[in-house]
Amino acid sequence: MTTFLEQLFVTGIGTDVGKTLVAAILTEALQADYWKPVQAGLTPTTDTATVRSLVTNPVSRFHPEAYRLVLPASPHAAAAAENIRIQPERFVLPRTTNNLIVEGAGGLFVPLAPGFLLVDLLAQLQLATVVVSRNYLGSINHTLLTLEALQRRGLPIRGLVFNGEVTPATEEFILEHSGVPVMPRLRPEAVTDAAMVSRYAAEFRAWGLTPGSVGPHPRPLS
Ligand SMILES: Nc1ncnc2c1ncn2[C@@H]1O[C@H](COP(=O)(O)OP(=O)(O)OP(=O)(O)O)[C@@H](O)[C@H]1O
Ligand SMILES: C[C@H](N)[C@H](N)CCCCCC(=O)O
Ligand SMILES: [Mg+2]
Repeated sequence: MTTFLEQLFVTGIGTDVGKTLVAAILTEALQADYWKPVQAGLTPTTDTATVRSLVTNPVSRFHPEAYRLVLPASPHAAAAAENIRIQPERFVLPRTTNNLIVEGAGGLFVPLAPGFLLVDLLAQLQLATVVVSRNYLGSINHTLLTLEALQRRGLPIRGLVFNGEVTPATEEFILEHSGVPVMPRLRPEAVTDAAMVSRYAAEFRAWGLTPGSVGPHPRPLS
């Protein structure tokens, strides 16, 4: 048994599904660093600023985005609007010896540059994924498509996080069909603040995500 770093890429079944909230919870649970490689939309705030405001441990560091794009749109379009061409080689993991949470933009097939989707960035970075599935009518299909896209590419899935009202028929089908591990769920919260993040972080630590994780490495490393 050895200790290992948890370096995880938070993706989801689309935009606005709760990736930033889950990323904040994971960052707090693991006392991890946080990195958002591509931020599209700078006002009223950025995901990095949101996570920073929700995390209270003294260890986490927040790494600068590789691209900060003004337009709250698909990154390829937001970049084009500023005559910027997103270059895959500029995506290099921040140098850290800490656990690390990386947050994507939108879902897996969001375009970053011609011929380069978010899932290609994920493959390039070689991180295990956490997939956020927000509950809405249509989320079964979006979740299974997302999980299959990861599985077909051999990209390891650390866990699936359901976000929203508990819907057993939806969740049981997704878990049975995909066979992926399930992490603690998020319920609809009236207030999303640092105290809420801290409560959920304790649940994720109890699940097995701890700052000094010990055990066989959770993902195959070549
Ligand atoms: N369980 C929940 N309870 C209450 N509010 C939630 C919950 N999950 C997400 N939200 C809210 O929904 C909104 C969208 O969530 P979030 O910003 O985390 O989405 P995202 O997937 O990170 O989107 P993006 O693709 O822009 O990064 C936010 O205002 C967030 O606070
Ligand atoms: C601006 C938004 N909040 C995200 N950062 C980017 C979402 C891109 C979605 C593109 C799409 O799937 O159509
Ligand atoms: Mg986000």
